[in-house]
Amino acid sequence: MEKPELICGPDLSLYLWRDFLNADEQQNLLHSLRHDIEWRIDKIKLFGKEHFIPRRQAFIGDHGLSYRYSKLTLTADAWPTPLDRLRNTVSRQCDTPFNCALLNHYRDGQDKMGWHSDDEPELGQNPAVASISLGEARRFVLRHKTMKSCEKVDLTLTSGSLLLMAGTTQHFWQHSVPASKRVHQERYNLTFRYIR
Ligand SMILES: O=C(O)CCC(=O)C(=O)O
Ligand SMILES: [Fe+2]
Repeated sequence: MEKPELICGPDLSLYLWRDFLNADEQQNLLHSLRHDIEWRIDKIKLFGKEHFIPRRQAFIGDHGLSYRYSKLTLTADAWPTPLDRLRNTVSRQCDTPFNCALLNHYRDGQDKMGWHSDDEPELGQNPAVASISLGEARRFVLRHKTMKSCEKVDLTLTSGSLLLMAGTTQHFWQHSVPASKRVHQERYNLTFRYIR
């Protein structure tokens, strides 16, 4: 496997493998994501008002795991075999275990994810979060939470890429997937995590 690109900044450590999955692997995973996953459109409460989240999502993991995410409690669905295999190759590449994955489906450029950190307490301090992207390329933007003078990091995550967010990244930085008028195709993203 190629060496990753390192993207560093104050309190930030990212590792990016742009061509982690070949075309066949991407096709097999897309097939599984389209056929084996029960996608949900969850509602969340923001400032007292209920909204549908602007994407579809699912949560898969080892038996019995659950995850609190934006005030929702998600119980893990079982791993479809191709995604369990992917979990293992991602674990090996990142040299860290993962027992669950949050899956996001951005149907087109209007679907998005707002600013947040993957800093739920059950992930522990300085969690490693590994992100696989499939389908249309989307921008993935990071900003420091407190150092306003610190420049944003603006990446494009292409199909088949693996991004590892490590070290203190989740503690000090937020990330987002902005909407884009130019994007008309779908994208899937899987973030592998380890819940204690
Ligand atoms: O879609 C992405 O690239 C990011 C997903 C994400 O931030 C998350 O699942 O917490
Ligand atoms: Fe995230």
